[in-house]
Amino acid sequence: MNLKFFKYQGTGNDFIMVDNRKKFFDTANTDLVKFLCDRRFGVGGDGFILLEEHPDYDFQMVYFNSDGNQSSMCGNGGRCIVQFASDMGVIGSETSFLAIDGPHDAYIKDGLVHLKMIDVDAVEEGNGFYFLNTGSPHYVQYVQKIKEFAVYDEGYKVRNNERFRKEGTNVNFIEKDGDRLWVRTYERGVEDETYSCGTGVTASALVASLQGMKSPVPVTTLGGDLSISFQKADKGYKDIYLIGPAKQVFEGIIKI
Ligand SMILES: N[C@@H](CCC[C@H](N)C(=O)O)C(=O)O
Repeated sequence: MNLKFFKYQGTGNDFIMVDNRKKFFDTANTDLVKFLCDRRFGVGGDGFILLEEHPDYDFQMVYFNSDGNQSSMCGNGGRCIVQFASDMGVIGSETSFLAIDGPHDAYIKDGLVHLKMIDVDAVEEGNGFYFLNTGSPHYVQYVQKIKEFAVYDEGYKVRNNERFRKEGTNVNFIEKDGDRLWVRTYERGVEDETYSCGTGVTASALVASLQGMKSPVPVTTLGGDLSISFQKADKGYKDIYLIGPAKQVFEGIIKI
């Protein structure tokens, strides 16, 4: 069978996108998703995303990590599917769609996708780290000399330690750089550092706000710049937006 796909990237976090409104794709086929995400034998991507119909929303996002498994929310993938839906004419420049963590509002303005994230009620403060859920679980730790930091080695250790081994976590290392925040992320389900992680950047900006960074927090990742705006709520944070570019890279057909 020939599978028509589109490839998108959001600050270098890259995704294979498939229009599954006709429900032809077998979501239980882990091996197929893993093959498609393989950078040598398949198309290549940090994740795989299906756009599906939903009776109450403009569309539904179904997200898989590159290991082939469905996972929790992907912020950059969310921005990319909004751009994909707009490119396909499914939506205009505004939308409300459903993802695994619930409904998301989003809009495209001046070439940037603004994606509303779930409210964050709590930020756990551990011994030298923070832990919070922005749609996906995120460990956040301040480091020095982030550009030279061993993100894979240190991220692997945290992700596989006794606390996180079973459920897994994404692991973010952050450093303040003037007015900006640098963020590098080891991603669960990719099991490697990616160029950017939207839910991770969001978690990192909220942690940085605890040390006084004000909304909107400008963030730099290996794959480019993002911005996170938010408001403090009685408990935690609300009106959180992840803002940045999302681009179609190419479209193609792969034999499966
Ligand atoms: N790249 C993502 C995060 C995707 C989910 C993550 N790998 C997990 O399993 O938690 C993002 O942009 O948020």
